[in-house]
Amino acid sequence: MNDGGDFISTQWWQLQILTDVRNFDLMSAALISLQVSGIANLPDDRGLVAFVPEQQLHSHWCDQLTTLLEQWHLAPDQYQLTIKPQAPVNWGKQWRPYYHAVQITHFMKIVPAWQTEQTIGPYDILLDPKESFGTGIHPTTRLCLQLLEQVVGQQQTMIDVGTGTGILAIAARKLGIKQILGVDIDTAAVTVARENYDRNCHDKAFTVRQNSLLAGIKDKADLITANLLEDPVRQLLPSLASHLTATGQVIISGILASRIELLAQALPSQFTVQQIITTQEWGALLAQKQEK
Ligand SMILES: C[S@@+](CC[C@H](N)C(=O)[O-])C[C@H]1O[C@@H](n2cnc3c(N)ncnc32)[C@H](O)[C@@H]1O
Repeated sequence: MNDGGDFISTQWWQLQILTDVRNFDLMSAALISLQVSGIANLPDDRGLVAFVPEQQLHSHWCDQLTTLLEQWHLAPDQYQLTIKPQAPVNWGKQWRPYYHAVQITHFMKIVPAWQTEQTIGPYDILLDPKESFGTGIHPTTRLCLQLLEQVVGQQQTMIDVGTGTGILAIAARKLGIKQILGVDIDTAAVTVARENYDRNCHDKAFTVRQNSLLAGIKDKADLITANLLEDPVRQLLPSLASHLTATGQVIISGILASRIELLAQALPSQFTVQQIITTQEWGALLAQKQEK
C-alpha cells in the first residue's frame, strides 16, 4: 500500500481490497463515498476490486478511507488494501472478468451486454456499466429493484434520480412505466444510461440528462426512485412532494440499514412510509404522498 505520497503518471489506479465477504457492503459504501468506480467482487469472493482516477488519489485518500471505515467499526486489520496503476485506455473493461449474469429478483436477470450467448427473458436486462454505478449486483440496487417489482402497476411516469447505468429506468420500463426521466450529476453516467436503455428498450420512453438531484426540473411523476447516499438523499427530501403526482410514491435506497428508520422519520409530513426493507447493511424504503 502506498504510504501517502502523491500518485503520479497513470490516469487510472486499481484498488484491490482483500477482506471477509461480510465486510463487502461497508467497504463498498466507503468506496462509493470516495467516488470510486467499477466496484466488483474478486474471484471466490476474496475481496473487492475497484478503480479510481488519478486526480482523486491525493495524499490523504487512504487516510480518509481508513477514518471512514473506523467510524463504521471496520478496523485496518480487517482488510488489506493494495493500489496499483492501471492502463488508462482500457480501465473501463478491467472489471469485466468479474462481472457475470445474475438473477436479481424473482423476474429479472442482469446479463453482461457482451454475453450474447445468454437467453434473454422479457424482464432481463443487458447491461454494460462501463465506469458507472449500477451493475445490479450491489444490494442498494437490488433493494430498489425488489421494491419496483412490487410497486409498479398503474403508474405512468417515473423520475430516476442518480440513474447511473440506467438500470432502474430500464427495469421500470420493462415493468410497464410509460415515461421515465433519468438524471445524474455525472456526464459519463448520462451517456452510459442512454446506451444501456437503447440496448434494452427500443422506444423513446426514456429521457436522460445531467442534473443535480431535482434542481430546475418541472416534471411531476407517479414514482421517484433515488438510490443515493444519505447526504444527497436528505438534500432531495424537501423537493420530493412537489415532483410527485397526488398519490405518488418514492423509493429511497443507499441508506445504511442502521439509519433507515431515522431517514423514514425525516420524510416530509405529506409522506406515509409503506415499506422498509433491509439487507444486513443496507436499507431502502417505499413511501407514498398523501394529498392534504
Ligand atoms: C448509488 S448510484 C445508483 C445508480 C443506479 N440508480 C442504481 O440504483 O444502481 C448513485 C448515482 O447517483 C449519482 N449522483 C450522486 N449525487 C448526485 C446528485 N446530487 N444528483 C444527481 N445524481 C447524483 C451518481 O453519479 C451515481 O451514478
